[in-house]
Amino acid sequence: MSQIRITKQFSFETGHALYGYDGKCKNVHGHSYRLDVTVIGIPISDSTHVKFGMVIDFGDLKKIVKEEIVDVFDHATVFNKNTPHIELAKELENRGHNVLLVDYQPTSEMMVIDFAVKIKKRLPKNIKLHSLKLQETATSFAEWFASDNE
Ligand SMILES: Nc1nc2c(c(=O)[nH]1)N=C([C@H](O)[C@H](O)COP(=O)(O)OP(=O)(O)OP(=O)(O)O)CN2
Ligand SMILES: [Zn+2]
Repeated sequence: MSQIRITKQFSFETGHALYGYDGKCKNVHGHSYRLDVTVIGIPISDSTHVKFGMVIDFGDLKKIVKEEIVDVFDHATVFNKNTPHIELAKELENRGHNVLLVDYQPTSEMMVIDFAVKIKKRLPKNIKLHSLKLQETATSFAEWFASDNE
């Protein structure tokens, strides 16, 4: 049976600021992120199986990505906790804002690495994460490929 890639698309609104960056993105601002999650596997060949013909039910993939990424990042503001932005983050948190502290600079590159780790942990053994594409603006995106990271 053939190996097949399937992709599910997600979107979420997230704020961030790049501490120490030499451009306008050092300011707190936000993006309508779009995330494409591609997994690879062999479609289930057992005709009595409820998921017959599927690599993974799109609904099951959606649940994993929603719980790990979308529900966590949507309408949150992400700060690198290893920078002085921690003070701003604490102030916002104390005022009831949804703040997410990460241990990396929240660029699209670093976010997509974080997402790959989180999604891989949740996938069934027979399904491999093939790639992720994180679109930050209409013209800017970062991609993670399993084949680049083996
Ligand atoms: N390699 C990276 N460069 C930049 C990142 C990033 O995550 N990785 N992020 C930013 C800013 O957060 C923001 O995304 C601005 O990006 P940019 O594409 O420069 O946005 P513009 O609106 O200026 O893009 P145009 O479509 O060209 O107007 C900065 N760099
Ligand atoms: Zn940005």
